[in-house]
Amino acid sequence: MKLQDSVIAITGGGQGLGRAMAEYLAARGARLALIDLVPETLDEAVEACVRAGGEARAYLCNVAREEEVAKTFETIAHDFGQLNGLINNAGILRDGFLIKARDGKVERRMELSQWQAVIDVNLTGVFLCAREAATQMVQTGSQGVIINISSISRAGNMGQSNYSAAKAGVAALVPVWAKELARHGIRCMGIAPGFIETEMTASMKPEALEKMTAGIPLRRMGKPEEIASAAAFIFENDYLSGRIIEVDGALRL
Ligand SMILES: NC(=O)C1=CN([C@@H]2O[C@H](COP(=O)(O)OP(=O)(O)OC[C@H]3O[C@@H](n4cnc5c(N)ncnc54)[C@H](O)[C@@H]3O)[C@@H](O)[C@H]2O)C=CC1
Ligand SMILES: CC(C)c1ccc(C(=O)O)c(O)c1O
Repeated sequence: MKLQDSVIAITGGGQGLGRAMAEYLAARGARLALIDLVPETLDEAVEACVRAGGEARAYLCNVAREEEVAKTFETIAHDFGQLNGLINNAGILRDGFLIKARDGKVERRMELSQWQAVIDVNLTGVFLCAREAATQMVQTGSQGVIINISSISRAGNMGQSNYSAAKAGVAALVPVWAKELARHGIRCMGIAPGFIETEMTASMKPEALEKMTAGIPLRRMGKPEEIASAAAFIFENDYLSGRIIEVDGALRL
């Protein structure tokens, strides 16, 4: 698929990796539909895409809400007349241990609400957006690509029952959708990032950063553009489907 003039929706497009992917793809001629909860960052991301030389529109939507997602993808298809890509990127963290106990006494447990919040956004949100995007791709006669952003945590990371389960789930959906949607000209791929530089890591103390990077074989965190270039590679290579690309500096949790 050529990026030039392709219409690509990115969830969580207002900041972080979503915005980095949006700017990278905009600079290569893609037309972006940016989906997020936060109007301010969404508008800034749209402006950044336009500065990068592309076209972009903002869509306020909670990916965990079925009706909002359906409406958003209908509007995107109406506004652009086609849909060629979805990057399922929106995600949240609500870390905590399953239980914390000392001297035989359970002091803390992961709350059901803590579990459910992450499953709702990181797993159900991915399902809802993929279903609505695939519907619009078929109905507008568009060839398309769906990319699920998983994580190195899908292998099972301590303190992340909710997040690891969701990220393993979205990785498992990649071959399912690749097989089911191939007949409609839709490919599906995943990207599993390791630790990536973000605003959050930029504000960390140097000692904490050093400790974090010491365990990474390449001895540094990834850059958002390195995730964006993996996404561009997926869009442009028409024989890629059903697989996860790991962009993690060789780290295994
Ligand atoms: N930053 C990292 O090191 C890594 C990130 N990831 C994954 O990459 C993705 C992006 O991560 P970051 O850019 O670091 O996160 P971030 O927190 O900087 O950005 C996430 C964006 O998603 C939006 N969002 C959250 N809930 C939403 C909802 N219900 N509906 C619509 N938008 C929503 C937020 O408003 C925000 O703009 C996530 O799926 C994350 O799990 C995976 C591995 C490593
Ligand atoms: C534990 C993994 C590498 C990780 C780290 C940080 C974030 C984040 O800030 O969003 C993630 O989403 C992760 O998957």
